[in-house]
Amino acid sequence: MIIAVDGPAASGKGTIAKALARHFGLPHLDTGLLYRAVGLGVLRAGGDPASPDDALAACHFTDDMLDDTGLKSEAAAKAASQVSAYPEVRAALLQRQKDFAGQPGGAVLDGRDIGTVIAPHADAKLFVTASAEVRAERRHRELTGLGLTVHLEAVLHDIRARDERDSARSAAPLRKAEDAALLDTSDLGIDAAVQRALALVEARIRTAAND
Ligand SMILES: Nc1ncnc2c1ncn2[C@@H]1O[C@H](COP(=O)(O)OP(=O)(O)O)[C@@H](O)[C@H]1O
Ligand SMILES: Nc1ccn([C@@H]2O[C@H](COP(=O)(O)OP(=O)(O)O)[C@@H](O)[C@H]2O)c(=O)n1
Repeated sequence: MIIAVDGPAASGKGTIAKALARHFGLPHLDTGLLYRAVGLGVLRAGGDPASPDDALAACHFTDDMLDDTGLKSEAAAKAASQVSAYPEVRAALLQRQKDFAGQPGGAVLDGRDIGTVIAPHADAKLFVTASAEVRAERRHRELTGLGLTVHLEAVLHDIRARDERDSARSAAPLRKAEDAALLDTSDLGIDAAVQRALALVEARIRTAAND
C-alpha cells in the first residue's frame, strides 16, 4: 500500500505520515529532507541557491547528510524551496523517491508532489493543511525547542514566502491532487489529527476495495 501525504510547511504532514507508517507497518520517507540536503549543500559550498548550476552540483549528497541537524534550520528550508523550483534538481531526486514508493509492500511518503508526481496511483492521498499563523506557531515552537533563536514573525514571513514559491513554480507545484482527501489541522491537536488521518485513509481503502 502506498500512502501519499502532501501539504505546506509545518502543516503536520510529517507527524501524520510517521504515525500512519507506524500504524500500517510501512517504511516512511520525508522527501523534504532531500531538497533540504541540496539547499544546505549549496550554502555550505559557498554557492548561491538562486543558481541552477550550484543547485545541481549539490544533488549528489551521501545518505549521512540526511541526518545532519543543520537541515532543520529555516535557512536550509528557504534554500530548499529555492533549489526545488529547478526542474533539473527535481529530476535528479525523482528516481530515488519513485524507488522508495515502489518497494514491495509499499510505503508512506510526505512532501509537496507525492500525490501528483511521485506516486499518482497511491492507494490513499492526504492533503494536510492549516492556517499560516498556526503553522508558524508550530514551527516556532519546534525550532526554539531545538535551542535555535528565532522570532515568530520571521518564521511566519518565511512560511508565507515558501508557500508562495512552492505554489507558483511551474515544476511540480504544491497543490492538492484531485483525488486527495483534505485535512485541515488548524483546530486539531496531534492525536486528533492522526486519528482523523487514519479514518480518512481507512475510508479510502474501503471504498477502493468495494469498487
Ligand atoms: N496537529 C498538531 N497540533 C500541534 N502541533 C503539531 C500538530 N501537528 C504537528 N505538530 C507539531 O508541529 C511541528 C511541525 O510538524 P511536522 O509534522 O514536522 O510538519 P510538516 O512535516 O508539515 O513540516 C512539529 O513540532 C510537530 O510536533
Ligand atoms: N516533495 C517535495 C518536498 C519538499 N519540497 C521543497 O522543499 C522545501 C522543504 O520541504 P519540507 O517538507 O522539509 O518543509 P516543511 O514542510 O517541513 O517546512 C519545501 O518548501 C519545498 O520547496 C518540494 O519541492 N517537494
